[in-house]
Amino acid sequence: MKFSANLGFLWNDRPLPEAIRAAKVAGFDAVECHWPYDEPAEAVKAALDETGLTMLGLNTRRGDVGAGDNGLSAIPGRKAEARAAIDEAIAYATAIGTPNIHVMAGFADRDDAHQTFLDNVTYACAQAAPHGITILIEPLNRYDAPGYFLTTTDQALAIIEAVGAPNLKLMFDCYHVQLMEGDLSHRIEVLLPYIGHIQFASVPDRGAPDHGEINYDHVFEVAGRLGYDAPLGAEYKPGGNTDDTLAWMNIWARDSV
Ligand SMILES: O=C(O)C(=O)[C@H](O)CO
Ligand SMILES: [Mg+2]
Repeated sequence: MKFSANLGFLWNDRPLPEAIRAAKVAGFDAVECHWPYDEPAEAVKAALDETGLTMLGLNTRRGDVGAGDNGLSAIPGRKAEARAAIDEAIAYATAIGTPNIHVMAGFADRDDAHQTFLDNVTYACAQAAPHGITILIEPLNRYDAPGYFLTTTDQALAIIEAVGAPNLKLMFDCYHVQLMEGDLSHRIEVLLPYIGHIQFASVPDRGAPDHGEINYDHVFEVAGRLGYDAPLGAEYKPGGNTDDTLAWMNIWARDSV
């Protein structure tokens, strides 16, 4: 299996270029991040070029985090901000060669949130397509993000089908899907044509994937058997020194599954 280090959580105690270098030393095949915007794109690009790693994905800015925002694209009345965040993400991704952008929906429960999200995701797909960028949407679980607009893979699938853009895919985060739906093997198989990226962490503590209620031996074997060969995103909270949490990489070392 190939693995991508999510630098939103792994080595997030250091500047992004240093985290990229640490991921390379640890043996990751790729990296991904959450919100890289405080770091000049040139410095990130230089670290990626130096290590030969690709930054597989980044997120749109969340909005006013201090006021509780966790994304903007499903919030009625904030279209201009949402689209500015999408434009910013596309510009940053283009500058560093990132192929995927996760458009964050935000907290919204009004009736018009669905149409707002459809409109903004449609906009994102149209703007991203000329750059060869795929837009990802990700259901988040109700415990960590209560009130988040997008919570299930069925809801995401309906949105993907309604938008109908070839560059719109599902971010399948095993951690969130397990908490909301379970049935991971079946869900991966059924949703495979729609999946743009897979992430993982233990459940329920969102730690390294070597403990908890998900058997990743099995989940990774299912993904591999179905022909999924892109790097799987390690998006877990190390709860200390990241380098001390990487024993799992030896368990599922390259080509061992
Ligand atoms: O929370 C997650 O699982 C994510 O992947 C988002 O990118 C960060 O909120
Ligand atoms: Mg995730």
